[in-house]
Parts: sequence; structure tokens; C-alpha cells
Amino acid sequence: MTFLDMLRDASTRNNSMLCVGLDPEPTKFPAALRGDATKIYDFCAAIVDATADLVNSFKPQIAYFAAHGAEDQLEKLMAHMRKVAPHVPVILDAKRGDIGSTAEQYAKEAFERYGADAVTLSPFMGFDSITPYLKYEGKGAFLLCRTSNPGGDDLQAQTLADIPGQPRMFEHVAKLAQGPWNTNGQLGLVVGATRPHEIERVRAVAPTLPLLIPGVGAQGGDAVATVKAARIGGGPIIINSSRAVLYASQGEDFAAAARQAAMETRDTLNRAAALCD
Ligand SMILES: O=C(O)c1cc(=O)[nH]c(=O)n1[C@@H]1O[C@H](COP(=O)(O)O)[C@@H](O)[C@H]1O
Repeated sequence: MTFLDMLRDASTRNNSMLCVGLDPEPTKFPAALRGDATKIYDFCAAIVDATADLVNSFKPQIAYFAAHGAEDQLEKLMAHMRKVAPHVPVILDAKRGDIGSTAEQYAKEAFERYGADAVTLSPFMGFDSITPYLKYEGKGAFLLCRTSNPGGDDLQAQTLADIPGQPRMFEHVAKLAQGPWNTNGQLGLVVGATRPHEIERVRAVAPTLPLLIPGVGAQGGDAVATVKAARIGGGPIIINSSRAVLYASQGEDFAAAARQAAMETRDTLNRAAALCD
């Protein structure tokens, strides 16, 4: 099954656009686990178990594991997700970007070592930095396009005067991903929920690509406006929330609270979609 097949299947089965981001930060764990980086797997596995029937994907952020030398726990978590939620695709958030020979190693890490279904990438180094990932048939690759952070303006909002139509950099990335770079239909785009108006601009040039949209929850993105904009064109939608789900409670009830937060977010997104119908 390809990443896109899995995404469609999980979205339908769980009636969900929600991706739970797995950004484990031991200082925010409940008291029994707090500050203990050897408990990263236990914490994340509990979140996965509590939310697997509510999501269309999971997105582990590799830095939260690597910073603690916890790559073995990420491998164990990948195996756990396969076991308890085999129908839910896993997007490894790694935001890699490097020359082709090095990108081959990063692609191997994402797809062979961790067995991810999709990965996040920076397109800054150009098409040859992306192609090694596209050799993995059926795997997804999400290119950073219009990111949720304030500094996203610094480069992504710049006008490219030498390109016909003078697009902004993020519009040009979206156009390349929808068109010439998407050689096997594996590409998607990352666009922030903090900028719903610009999601509309991305959809104008990339109507059918899957969009990975972080920024609801802790970053304050507008969930309703985001869904409305992302639905234009009909491409698949993945809306990520990490901290607002993971740390809904820092008590012993953290897994139940995460489930409740995920359910509320999923339902809010679905209500927004229903309003657009
Ligand atoms: O690629 C990403 O996932 C990403 C892109 C972006 O523009 N903004 C963004 O916040 N992210 C990631 O999405 C997650 C957002 O986490 P919360 O703000 O806690 O929901 C983090 O893992 C970020 O690294």
C-alpha cells in the first residue's frame, strides 16, 4: 500500500484529518515519567494507543528523539505503531535537505531504518536534493512551503522577480511540487495553519497535492479557516497538533486527556469541513 492509499484509508476509517505529532519532551511528562528520557517510548506509546482510532496519521519529530540519544526508542515506537495501528501512516518529521549523495543516506534512514511512510524535507537545495527520496516507490515526501513560524516570511514571502508572473518563493515551491518535480506523484507540501490566507494561494497552484498543516493548537492557528482553505481543489488534508494533545494533562490521566483533546480537535475540523459543504 502506498502512503497515499494509507492516508485515504485512515482518513475514511477514522473520519479524521488529524495528525497527532509525537514531540516528546521529558520535562513535560507526567510526574511518574518526568525528566526521564528513557521513558520517551512509554510516553509516546501511551499517546498512540489512546489516539490511534482518531487520527489519519502520526508524525514523530526526529529531533525530540535524537536530542536524547533515543533513536532506539523511535525504532521501537515505529514498530509499536505498525502493530497497534497498521492502517495509520507515519510521517517522519525530519526536514532534511542536502546534496544527493547525503540525501540518499537520509532517505535510507527514514524509509529503511525507521520504515516511515512519508518524510518532511526542505526544498531549499533544489530538485536533486529531493530525488533520492522519490526512488522509494509509494513513499510520500512533504516539502516545506509556507511554514507556520514568524521567520517563514524571511525567505518564503520574497518575490522571485526573474520568474514569469513574479511568484513569491512559497508559490513557486508549490508550483514545482504540483508539476515538474512530482515525477511519481509522491510529493506533498507543508503549509502552516497560522496563515490560512496563504493556504488558499498554495491551493491555487497546487490543488491536488496532500497538504501537511501544522500550527493548530499550541501555535494558535485558526482551525476553521485552515480547513476551508485547504479543501479548495480536493487534495488530501493532514492537520497536525502536537503539544496541545500530548500535554493536555501533565497528570496521571495524560493519555485520557490526550484522547479527549484529539477527539475535540478532530470534531472541530470535521465541523469546519461540514460548514463548507
Ligand atoms: O514540518 C512540520 O511538521 C512543521 C512545519 C511548520 O511549518 N511548523 C511546524 O510547527 N512544524 C512542526 O509541527 C509541530 C507543531 O507542534 P505544535 O505547535 O506543538 O502543535 C512541530 O513538530 C513542528 O516541528
